[in-house]
Amino acid sequence: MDNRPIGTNYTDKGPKPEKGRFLKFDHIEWWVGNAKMVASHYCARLGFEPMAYKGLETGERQVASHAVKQGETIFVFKSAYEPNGEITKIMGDHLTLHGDGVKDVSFAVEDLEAIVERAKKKGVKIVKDIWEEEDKDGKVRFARVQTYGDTTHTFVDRSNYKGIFLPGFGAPKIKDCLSPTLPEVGVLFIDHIVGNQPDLSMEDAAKWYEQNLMFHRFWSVDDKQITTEYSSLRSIVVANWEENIKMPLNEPADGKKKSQIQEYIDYYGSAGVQHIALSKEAHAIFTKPLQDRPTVFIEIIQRNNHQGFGAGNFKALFECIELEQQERGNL
Ligand SMILES: O=C(O)C(=O)Cc1ccc(O)cc1
Ligand SMILES: [Fe+2]
Repeated sequence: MDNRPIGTNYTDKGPKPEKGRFLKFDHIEWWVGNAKMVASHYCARLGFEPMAYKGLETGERQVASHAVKQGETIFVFKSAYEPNGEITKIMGDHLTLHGDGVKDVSFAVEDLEAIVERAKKKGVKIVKDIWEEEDKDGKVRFARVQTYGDTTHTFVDRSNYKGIFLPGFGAPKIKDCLSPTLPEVGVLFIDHIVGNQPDLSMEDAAKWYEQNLMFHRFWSVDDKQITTEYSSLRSIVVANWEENIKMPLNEPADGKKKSQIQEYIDYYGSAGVQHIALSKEAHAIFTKPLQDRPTVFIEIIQRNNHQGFGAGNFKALFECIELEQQERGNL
């Protein structure tokens, strides 16, 4: 496979932020139609294990949360309970507009105050100011901000917590009799999370991370560098100072036919998370979209002393998605 480096690597990370540190991806929150069943699917098909549960049996009346884990990667699937609840309306509207999808990407942070104070000064939309949750295993502090589309980022300070996941969560509810019998997939951690942006909004999305979270440009590629017979794309990867959190941002560039990024936007109804790449010791594998809409999917990736994004991988995936896009009548 052609894996020559392409695109632009940036060497200037800018000044190290004086205060506040992004430690790693914490977990991914998905809003879905049937959280219990989606969680079970990720266990049976993608090597996750049931991790924790919050719902009616633990005293939570409004939202069911099923957390599953593989290595360091945690996905939490949520669905609303009450037919006429306030949260049900919010989650229901989200579901109608977007289908199943990623609502929130959370980061474990150090010095939450400094990060939130800086975000406020810069004019970031604060969805929920600093709050605390507590149970017998300790205390966790959070804050939530708005990023692209309806997607949010939650900052999590879990330095004073030793429970299984988060306060209020109990033992997992789903029991998967299949998973102990399945081979280890060996997924370790989240390598990158990609956000698709409507045309001409990628640059602003990248600036949002640079200006508000003090991330820097790590790599970028333009529509002349990544192109297939039918279309092309532009992408900017932003990263935290330590470069263990990478957030590529794509935007469509139509060629002869419709870009796959545009297909995503058309079906998600706005900017949103396109794929989550999980790092493991095997070759790159891409799942198909995991719901009926051609929106979010998962990438399993191996890195051999190369932290960038290679031409071969990128183009192979790009072409593979175009074939399916054609079958859907969307190319
Ligand atoms: O290099 C990677 O990790 C990619 O994931 C490349 C990529 C990103 C977006 C696409 O629509 C197609 C391919
Ligand atoms: Fe990727």
